Amino acid sequence: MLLSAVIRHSRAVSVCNILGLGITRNYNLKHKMGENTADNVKTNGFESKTPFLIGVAGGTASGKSTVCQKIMEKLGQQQKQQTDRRVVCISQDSFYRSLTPSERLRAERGQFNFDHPDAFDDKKLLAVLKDILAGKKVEVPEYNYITNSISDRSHTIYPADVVLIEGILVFYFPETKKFADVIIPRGADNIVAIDLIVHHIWDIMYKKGPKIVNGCNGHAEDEPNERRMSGSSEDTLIAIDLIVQHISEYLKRSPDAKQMLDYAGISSVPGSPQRTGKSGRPH
Ligand SMILES: Nc1ncnc2c1ncn2[C@@H]1O[C@H](COP(=O)(O)OP(=O)(O)O)[C@@H](O)[C@H]1O
Ligand SMILES: O=c1ccn([C@@H]2O[C@H](COP(=O)(O)O)[C@@H](O)[C@H]2O)c(=O)[nH]1
Repeated sequence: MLLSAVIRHSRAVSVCNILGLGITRNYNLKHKMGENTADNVKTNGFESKTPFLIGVAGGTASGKSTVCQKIMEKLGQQQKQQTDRRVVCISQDSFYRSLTPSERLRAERGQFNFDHPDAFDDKKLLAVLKDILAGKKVEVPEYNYITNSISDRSHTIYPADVVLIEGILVFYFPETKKFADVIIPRGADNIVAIDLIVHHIWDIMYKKGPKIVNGCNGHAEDEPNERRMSGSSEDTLIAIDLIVQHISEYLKRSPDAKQMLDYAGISSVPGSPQRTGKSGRPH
């Protein structure tokens, strides 16, 4: 299937809500980052290491935060102190940049495009992601939607085994895109985001080879390895379960994992999880 066809296809499915999910592990993240790993500080009870990074992308109100929140809940992370969390979630929204006075005036008139990559401080986002992948404690900025500026406060994110990052353009920036492990588009209104996600699906499906692919309504007609995709709430739940299973499998290999899995009510993880799939913000 040609890329243009994929993009056309994505536009078609965008009307119907899509759920797409692809998981690939970036085994050599450290290598990719071109830097040494962490200081191995014991910050939250276990040695810091390169976390499993999961990008969750989709249009505004497509359910990104909800999916992350559910994953956090299912893994029993919501109730934990920040310092004890082994799965953490950050939002790309935290990396909106402070607007200049003239941009603010435009924003007040509804003439500023917050869905454009220029609205973000991509350098800061990349720096924070690099530190996270190096197993360091990081400070995530707090963005003020009223003043359209970064506030004085920030949120500390401690080294964790798994980091979820959700946002409309998580996969836009090439430097951040290559660290993405999962995409969960559902929702329709942001064509740019949808297209980026489809590019990402394309990469996973045809270049890297997927471990899990499950996506939009309809199917890749020209592709012999047809993969059906659907976008119902039920499928969202299936996707959440699969991600939880995948994370659980990953955590099971870490020390102290059993305690957390017991807490989350996940005592065993069946076979390979490699199949199917702003309310309260989790971050
Ligand atoms: N699968 C779903 N089915 C129906 N409504 C949903 C679903 N997922 C999320 N929502 C609702 O849609 C709204 C937007 O979800 P949210 O997770 O905040 O989206 P995002 O983080 O992508 O902006 C919320 O009111 C949320 O409760
Ligand atoms: O100052 C701002 C910054 C962003 N926005 C809008 O917020 C959404 C992001 O929402 P998600 O729920 O995280 O997808 C984005 O579409 C921006 O347009 C804003 O209104 N004001």
